Amino acid sequence: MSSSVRKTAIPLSVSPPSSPVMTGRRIVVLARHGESEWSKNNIFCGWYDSLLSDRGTNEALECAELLKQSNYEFDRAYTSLLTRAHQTLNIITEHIGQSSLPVEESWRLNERHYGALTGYNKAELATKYGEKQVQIWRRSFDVLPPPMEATHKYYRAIWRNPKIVAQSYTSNEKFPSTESLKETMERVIPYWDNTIVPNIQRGQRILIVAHGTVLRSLIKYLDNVSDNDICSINIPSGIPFVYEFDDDMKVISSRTFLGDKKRIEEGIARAASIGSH
Ligand SMILES: O=C(O)[C@H](O)COP(=O)(O)O
Repeated sequence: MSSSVRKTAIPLSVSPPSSPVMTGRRIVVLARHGESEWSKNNIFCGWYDSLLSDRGTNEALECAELLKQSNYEFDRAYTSLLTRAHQTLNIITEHIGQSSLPVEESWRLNERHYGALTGYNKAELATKYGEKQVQIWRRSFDVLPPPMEATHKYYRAIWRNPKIVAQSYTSNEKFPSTESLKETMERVIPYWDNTIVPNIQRGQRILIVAHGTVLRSLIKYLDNVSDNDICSINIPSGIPFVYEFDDDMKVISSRTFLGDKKRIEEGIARAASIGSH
C-alpha cells in the first residue's frame, strides 16, 4: 500500500435534526467519544485510560442532545474498556432517558494501541521525525508505530487498568503492543460480524460508542473504502453518525452525520490536524 496520506475532504451526508425514528429499520448509530484530556494536550493516547476533558464532556452532551432531538432509542450499546468511551456513553444514555440500556464492552473496541508513541506529543514528534512520518503513523492503513516495550513509561499504567487485565485472562487472546489500522480491523471486524450483527438482524437498535480508529475500521469495512482512501477519513469526536442496512445487511445509507454541517466539518478538520504543542 502507499504510505502517503491524502488530504482530500470526505463526502458528508448530513441529516436534518428531525430524522426519522428507527422503528422497524436496521439502523446503527455510531459515535466517537468526546475529547480526552490527552487529546486536548495533543498526546498520543491509544490504550492509555485518559478521561474526558471538559470540552469532551460537552461534546458528549451535544451528541446526546442530537440523538434526543431525533428521538433515537436503543436496545443495546457496545463500547470499549476505556473510560472516555464509557463516560461518553453514560452521558448519552442518561440524557436520552435510557440509563439502564444493556451495554457490552470489549477490548476489541478499544482505540488502536499506539505502541511506543503513547504519551508523546504529536507536534513534538512532528518536529523530530517530520510531519509526514507522524501522519503516516496516524492515518496510513498498515504502517505500525514502534511497539510498546515493558520499559515504556505508560506500560504499567495500561496494564494496571483492571478491565484490561480481566479481559486478558478471560479472552485467551494475545493483546497488542502496537497496531496500525490493519491490525485494529483484524480484531474489530470479527466482533462486528459475530457479536453485533446477529443482534441487528434480530431487530435490535444498536448504539456503538468507540474510538477514532475503531470507527475508521468499521467505515472501511462497511463502505469498502480502499487502503489509500481510508487515510483521509477522520472521525469527529462526539458527533453521531448513522448507517442503515437492508435485511441482508447490505448498506442502504452510509455515514449520515447528525447535526450542523459547519460543526461536523470543524470536528473532522480537528481530528485530521496534528495540532500544536
Ligand atoms: O489515541 C489517540 O491519541 C486518539 O484517540 C486519536 O489520535 P489520532 O487522531 O492521532 O489517531
